[in-house]
Amino acid sequence: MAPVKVVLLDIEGTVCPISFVKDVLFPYALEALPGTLKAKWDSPEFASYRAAFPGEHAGSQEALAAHVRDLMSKDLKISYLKSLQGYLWETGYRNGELKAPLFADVAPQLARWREHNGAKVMIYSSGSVPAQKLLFGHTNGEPSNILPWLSDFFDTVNAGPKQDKASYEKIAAKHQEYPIGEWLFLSDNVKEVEAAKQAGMQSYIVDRPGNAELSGEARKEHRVVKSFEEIGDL
Ligand SMILES: CSCCC(=O)C(=O)COP(=O)(O)O
Ligand SMILES: [Mg+2]
Repeated sequence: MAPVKVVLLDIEGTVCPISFVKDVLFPYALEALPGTLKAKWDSPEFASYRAAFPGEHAGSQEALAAHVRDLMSKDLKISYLKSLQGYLWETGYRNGELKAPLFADVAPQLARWREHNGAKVMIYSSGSVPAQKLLFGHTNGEPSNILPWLSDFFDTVNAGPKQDKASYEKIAAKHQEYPIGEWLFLSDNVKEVEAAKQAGMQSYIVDRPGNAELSGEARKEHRVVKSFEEIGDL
């Protein structure tokens, strides 16, 4: 196995519980939605979010809100929805109502990988890059803002779908100083792990409390860790 020079991290189910996204972030976005649409509908600041929605859903505030509710009830990872969610969460993070509960091993291990092992840490999530930056800028740890520890951010807009091999190739190609075999991708999602491996990355499944049950086949096929501490030094 080649040494690991870049750790690429998924977010939901890997660095923080799925319940934070489903039970805290999503309800916050749905609550903020009608007021935000009313206040910002015609503002230049909101224009790009509205324009990104398909025309048939962007004609009125009611149509857009109904579409957002429908997509979120199905937890669809569509770029224009993820981008709007980030916009809706911004006030909550900035006023202290939202704080990302990172699993206890995450921040200490990221610090160790960076400072002791000289590795870069990067993020690849279905959540938009602005939403990722809000989350890592407002965690429940000390320091709360760990953005300075992160070297790059990828989402479905700048990299592509997380279950596509080509997305991992694209991410690695942006940092050609690190051969793809020296990347380690950590995710709760088996299909994402498989895509990363097909691209040539090393990749493990992260099995956190509250994640979907892993099949016996997935456990046989891939390394599964419950905590970043299990990975230890790179
Ligand atoms: C960083 S935004 C909050 C999480 C989110 O909306 C999401 O879709 C996370 O998906 P992931 O790819 O990190 O499992
Ligand atoms: Mg995930």
